[in-house]
Amino acid sequence: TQSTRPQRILGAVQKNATRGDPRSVVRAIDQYCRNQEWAMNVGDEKGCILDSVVSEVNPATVLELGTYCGYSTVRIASLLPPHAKLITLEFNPEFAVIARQVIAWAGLEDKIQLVEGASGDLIPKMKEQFGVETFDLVFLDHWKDRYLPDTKLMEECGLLRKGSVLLADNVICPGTPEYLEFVRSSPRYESQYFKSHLEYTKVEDGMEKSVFLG
Ligand SMILES: Cc1ncnc2c1ncn2[C@@H]1O[C@H](/C=C/CNC(=O)c2cc(-c3ccc(F)cc3)cc(O)c2O)[C@@H](O)[C@H]1O
Ligand SMILES: [Mg+2]
Repeated sequence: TQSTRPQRILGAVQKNATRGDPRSVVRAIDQYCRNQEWAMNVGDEKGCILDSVVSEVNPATVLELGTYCGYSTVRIASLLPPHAKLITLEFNPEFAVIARQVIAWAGLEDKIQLVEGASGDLIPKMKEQFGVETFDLVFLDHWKDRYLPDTKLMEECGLLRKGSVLLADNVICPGTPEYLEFVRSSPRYESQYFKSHLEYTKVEDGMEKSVFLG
């Protein structure tokens, strides 16, 4: 039977990356997706912007919306301080199965909690079910039309504090026009655009970093 793209990405990790070495997992996925078949990971170029924001924020609590195969999950978690926690939400069970194995190969199970379900359903349960107060950093990389509703939902649920940082992938390609308009015009956010390229291509894309002002 035919394998799926996520299964082939996992195969590339198991073949080319060293168990317990998160950066080798990141490198193996980037090499596979650049040389064999494209996939919607944030990738190596935008990944460097992600790394710099994670290092600057040095978050104790991170929320990722949209796990896919776990590339950015592993990339972020590899930079977190010892007791920091990353919660990642994924509603496709097939992708979740692959991501759990990628996370395990990287040896980051203790830092990462992958929760299966839709962000709109899970965000309201964050405090009671996962013991989260607020998130220091949120990485948005799921369905592009969910960025804005989920941001409003996080505000309503008191999951953002003064200084919480939202980092959004794909604000140009595929694009998130409503979200971009909101965070750039709202007095409650201080936004900054990081120009880059769509993963593994020369197409323009970028990430928007928005600090919640409370
Ligand atoms: C509400 C909800 N709750 C939970 N999980 C959710 C969820 N909504 C989606 N998910 C999950 O997250 C991932 C989906 C990511 C969507 N990302 C993109 O569509 C994407 C597309 C491109 C792209 C660019 C140019 C092209 F020509 C083609 C594709 C690049 C990207 O970087 C993308 O991120 C996927 O794993 C999905 O199951
Ligand atoms: Mg993306």
